[in-house]
Amino acid sequence: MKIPVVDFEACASGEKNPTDEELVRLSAELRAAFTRVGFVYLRNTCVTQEEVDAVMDISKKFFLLPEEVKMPFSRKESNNHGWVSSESERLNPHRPGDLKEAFNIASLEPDENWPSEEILPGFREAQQSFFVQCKDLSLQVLRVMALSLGLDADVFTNEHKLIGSKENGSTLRALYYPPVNYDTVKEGQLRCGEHSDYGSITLVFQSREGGLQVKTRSGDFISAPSIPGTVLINIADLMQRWTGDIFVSAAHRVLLPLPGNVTTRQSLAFFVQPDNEAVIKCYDGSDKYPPIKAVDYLWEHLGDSYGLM
Ligand SMILES: O=C(O)CCC(=O)C(=O)O
Ligand SMILES: [Fe+2]
Repeated sequence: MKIPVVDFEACASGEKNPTDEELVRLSAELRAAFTRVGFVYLRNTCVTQEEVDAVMDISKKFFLLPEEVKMPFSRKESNNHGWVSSESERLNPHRPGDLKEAFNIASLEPDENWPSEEILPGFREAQQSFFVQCKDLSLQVLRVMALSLGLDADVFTNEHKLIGSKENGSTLRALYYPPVNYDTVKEGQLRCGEHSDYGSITLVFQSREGGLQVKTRSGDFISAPSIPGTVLINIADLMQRWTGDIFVSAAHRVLLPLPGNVTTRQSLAFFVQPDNEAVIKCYDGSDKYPPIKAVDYLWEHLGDSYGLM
């Protein structure tokens, strides 16, 4: 089984609306991918590879700064924004801390704590403008997803009106996986433990090394390589609940590189979350899952992964 690659150009041009025919094709392709594997690569979206490379470059500059320079920007539990040091998060709570660092952009509001222009010129501007690009793409994808289920196009976007504000938990994360020191690796430790994401959908951009693996419905892990010029999009838990399990929120992970392989790895992930107060229940009226408020689901799981519960 492979993750399908779908051409999104018809919806991404911004100038002309897609024809009915294009929408029918695209929604059928998205539905098939999200039903079978829960992951899809989209090519020809509004996000270019040049932008992705530029944001990865400036993110790496941040991660390579000395610890004491990064420390004042540490993530705060109260708002989820900021730097996360290696091993302080475990996406699989049954494993030791993940061997990765992250910088979370939790909102576009002016009071978030950012490295100044003196520390890292252009960092804030690059992250914020990439956040907006990812938001625009997410809303386009959510519309096609609704159509693919025979729903009004705005059924999902109506519950994602506040992305970028503090009333919505959508978060852009720059991730950096440093070279692995096998002398100090703990038993069972990974670059990123197997987990599913918490929100509605996630956009992922990987550096050329790839390394992400996705669990299929039959229980095997398949590789999700980096395909330049594409974005990888996956279904997350709240969307699986919303669709009564039609779309699958598949587990995924990043293993350690083989001993002796000292390469680094990077990714950018945009976690799309419904508005905090949105109550997510099965769209077809079934009671497969009890209704849950988006913000409650998010914080329960953030608590697990940062070991607060
Ligand atoms: O680094 C990646 O490719 C994916 C990371 C991931 O799955 C996550 O942070 O939820
Ligand atoms: Fe993930």
